[in-house]
Amino acid sequence: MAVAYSGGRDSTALLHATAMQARELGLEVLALHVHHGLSVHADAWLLHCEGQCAAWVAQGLPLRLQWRRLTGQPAAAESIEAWAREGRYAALAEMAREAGTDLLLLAQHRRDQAETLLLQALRGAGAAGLAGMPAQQWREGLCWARPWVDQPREAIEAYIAEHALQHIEDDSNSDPRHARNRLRLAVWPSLTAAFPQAEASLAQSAGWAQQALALLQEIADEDLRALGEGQGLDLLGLQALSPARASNALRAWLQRRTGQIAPASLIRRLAGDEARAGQGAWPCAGGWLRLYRGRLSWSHGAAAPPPPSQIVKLDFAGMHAQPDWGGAWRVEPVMQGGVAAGLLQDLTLRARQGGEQFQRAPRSTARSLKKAYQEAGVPAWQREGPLLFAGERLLFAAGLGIDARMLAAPGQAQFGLRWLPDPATD
Ligand SMILES: Nc1ncnc2c1ncn2[C@@H]1O[C@H](COP(=O)(O)OP(=O)(O)OP(=O)(O)O)[C@@H](O)[C@H]1O
Repeated sequence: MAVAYSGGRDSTALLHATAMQARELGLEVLALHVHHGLSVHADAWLLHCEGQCAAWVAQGLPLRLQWRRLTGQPAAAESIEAWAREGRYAALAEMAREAGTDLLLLAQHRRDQAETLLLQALRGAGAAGLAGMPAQQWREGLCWARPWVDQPREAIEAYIAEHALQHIEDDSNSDPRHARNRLRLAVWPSLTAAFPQAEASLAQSAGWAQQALALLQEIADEDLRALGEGQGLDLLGLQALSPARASNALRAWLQRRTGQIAPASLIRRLAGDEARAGQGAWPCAGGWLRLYRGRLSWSHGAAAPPPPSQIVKLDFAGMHAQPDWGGAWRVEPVMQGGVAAGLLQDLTLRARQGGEQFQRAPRSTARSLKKAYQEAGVPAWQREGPLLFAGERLLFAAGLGIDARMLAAPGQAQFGLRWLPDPATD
């Protein structure tokens, strides 16, 4: 088993207590320290941990210290604390795995739990945030356990005093830029003066929220199974659920697919009316969420989806830029082979979805757009251009031109229409 050992008061007490127990049981404890490379004191902290562990070993405690230094630095938009936390958890997991242990103890206690709940509530968190830190949690084959999460902080202080243990004081714990420190320094003393039971009560609330969260996950599992999660999520089926249940299922689905918590605004859009059209695309968690034929899927990566459908008006001559498609329309009066001006007033522009029909010549028959492209020998990259619809009828397909069924009669006032994928060179 391993203990995450910062050298601070709490993990010093936990490491000592664990090693004392391990000695009784004939086990060895691995102390894991992460050097974040952030504080000017970080080298001194590592030295302290090494010295402390060596002293305990000399006293006959069965332990061994391993440490790792984080490399790299936070991305421009990332907070230092979030970067350090993620790096720390990754380094701890890696060291534990390398040592062949699947149990890692963390030293958070009941006050930490109460603070976490308050901080989450102040950020407007839902059940997942209000549940605080679980007493134990399996992640990727490793059990992260917080054996003291129900213990008051005073019990740890008493343990430190009883065994006269030395520990470091992290100077960043008094930096008021961190929300947790502001809470500890400015709010906690008056809160507990007015409500002496605050720590216990808040920790108890976190416990209830954990139970509520477990229930929400069970309901999401059930709903997602029914909505055919594997083949893309059936959005209409989802919208038929009660609003709370739909949003719960959607949040769970997005988190499982993307590994991230989805923003509330996205949940509202997807669970609400905006997504009823049956198609659309939204950037999400470094990839794209696509709604196609009523099913929602998420794919990783930056491949841009086609722009959403829109209304365009092409009933006068000239170049009409279409920047979201990277091209332009050229509209010009012609004697034949054009479209009646009236039809160009109110067009819907959208990407291919599959299933469209297209007729290439007046005396041929309409067939699938895919076949029409094949027959005309249009290369694949030219098939990705926009389609224009007059109502439900396909009027124009990039790479092919005007659908023969939409051509104006000779002699009628009409406009020729061309799609220029790269107008600058045309
Ligand atoms: N640099 C580190 N190396 C190894 N483990 C760490 C490190 N920092 C934190 N931990 C682990 O994560 C737990 C929570 O970290 P946090 O910084 O919130 O704790 P803390 O209240 O300052 O605890 P401590 O008094 O042990 O530093 C610690 O109790 C410890 O088990």
